[in-house]
Amino acid sequence: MKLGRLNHIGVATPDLDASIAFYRNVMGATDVTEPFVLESQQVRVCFVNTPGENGTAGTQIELLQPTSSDSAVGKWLEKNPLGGQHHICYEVPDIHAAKAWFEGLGKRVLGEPRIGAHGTLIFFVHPKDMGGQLTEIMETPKDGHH
Ligand SMILES: CC[C@@H](C(=O)O)C(=O)SCCNC(=O)CCNC(=O)[C@H](O)C(C)(C)COP(=O)(O)OP(=O)(O)OC[C@H]1O[C@@H](n2cnc3c(N)ncnc32)[C@H](O)[C@@H]1OP(=O)(O)O
Ligand SMILES: [Co+2]
Repeated sequence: MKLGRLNHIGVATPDLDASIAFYRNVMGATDVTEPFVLESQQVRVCFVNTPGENGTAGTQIELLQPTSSDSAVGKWLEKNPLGGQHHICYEVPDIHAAKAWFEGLGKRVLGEPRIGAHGTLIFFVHPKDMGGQLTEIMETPKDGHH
């Protein structure tokens, strides 16, 4: 497998609206998407688009608020009440080949690939098998749109 584009950094928050205000007022973000709920992951999510070089799309901060305390992000916030960096997401051209790659290395792929917030298939690899870093793998959008 070859290292792909860093698509987003997942940042968990107990209060999505407060985090949006933070990125706008403290970090000077000007390009923040409308929040939406992704039921399959029990999160309310939006993206802070960071500037890229010469017109290319920069990477994104993916802001995540749990819709239930009994969820991956809800559980994580119990241990990290202020929120913060939760996962990192890289793009791959072929999600199934990538899944086989990690499984071949004996790393725990969490569940079957499912549609993520960008409308393409994603999966996660267990943080304990990844140097402590919860790692999301996402199939690159076909239209190249990030
Ligand atoms: C917006 C949609 C989508 C996208 O398109 O981008 C998303 O990003 S959704 C993001 C939220 N969904 C997920 O994170 C799904 C994958 N995560 C999981 O399946 C679970 O969170 C987990 C990784 C399996 C952990 O769940 P669980 O084992 O039930 O929780 P524990 O608290 O017992 O954790 C065990 C162990 O792992 C450590 N841990 C948990 N989460 C993280 C994390 N984000 N980063 C690093 N380490 C993490 C936790 O601290 C425990 O370690 P010890 O305390 O040392 O035992
Ligand atoms: Co993500």
